[in-house]
Amino acid sequence: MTTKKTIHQAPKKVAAKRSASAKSVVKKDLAKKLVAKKDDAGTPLSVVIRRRIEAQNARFHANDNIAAFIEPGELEGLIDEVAQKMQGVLESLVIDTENDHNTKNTSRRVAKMYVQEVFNGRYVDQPTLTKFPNVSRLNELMIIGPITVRSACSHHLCPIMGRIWIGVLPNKGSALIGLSKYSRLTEWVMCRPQIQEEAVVELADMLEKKIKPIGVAVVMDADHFCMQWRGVKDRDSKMINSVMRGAFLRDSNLRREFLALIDRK
Ligand SMILES: Nc1nc2c(ncn2[C@@H]2O[C@H](COP(=O)(O)OP(=O)(O)OP(=O)(O)O)[C@@H](O)[C@H]2O)c(=O)[nH]1
Repeated sequence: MTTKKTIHQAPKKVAAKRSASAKSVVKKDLAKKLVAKKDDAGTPLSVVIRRRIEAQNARFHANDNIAAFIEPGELEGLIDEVAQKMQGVLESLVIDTENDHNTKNTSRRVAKMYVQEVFNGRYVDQPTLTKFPNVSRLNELMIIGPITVRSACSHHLCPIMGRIWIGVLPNKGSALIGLSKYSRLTEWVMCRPQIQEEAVVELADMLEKKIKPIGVAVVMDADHFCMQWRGVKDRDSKMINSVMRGAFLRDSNLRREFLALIDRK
């Protein structure tokens, strides 16, 4: 009996001890957070977020997503900070934002545009991609596009406007994702300042990881406003990238079929 009791009670005791130690870890974490919050008082929110990123040795280039380091509700604070600094930029440009009715709220408009719209792919989590099993063992070429691309170059923060076509060759082990998810994923990757060459590679990497197809192809053509609106002012010049992976790289017939079927006109 005694032995039985001991046997039955031991795991409970261990579990209780574990739960107590887990609770103390949570408490310590909470205490650390509170201390961090106290220490952070008066520190710009961007610096607080940056410290969290640096503590994890993570990268925060213009084309990186940093959503994991942003706590709920902080994007509003980030907009306030950007708006304040944008106001400084307008003042340095010697624009009378007090009396010019058109630029009165420009700093906040621009801050919202950056954080909530055109660079939003840096600050929010990846869209959920519902995956379906390839029950019918589809092994035919799928083409999605043209998907509208709105991005910006990291050099001048000028718009990049273009289109993307995605080709996928699945096999029985591949996952299928809903058609809209190609557009959602593209938008999430593109809504960041970047260079076109890196953006298409990142998109191809993600599609490979999610779908595990035997081939993936991405073609993007885009206008760069940093070349049209300013700089060389070359209105008609575009950049076209083609990323071919797996079967698209090995099989020239498949590559030709994909390129022939996308209508780039
Ligand atoms: N490779 C690449 N270059 C880009 C992209 N978007 C913009 N650029 C170029 O980035 C370059 C930045 O060049 P810099 O010489 O540092 O800047 P700049 O003096 O303003 O250059 P100009 O545009 O020639 O007036 C420019 O040539 C842009 O055309 C892109 O997606 N990929």
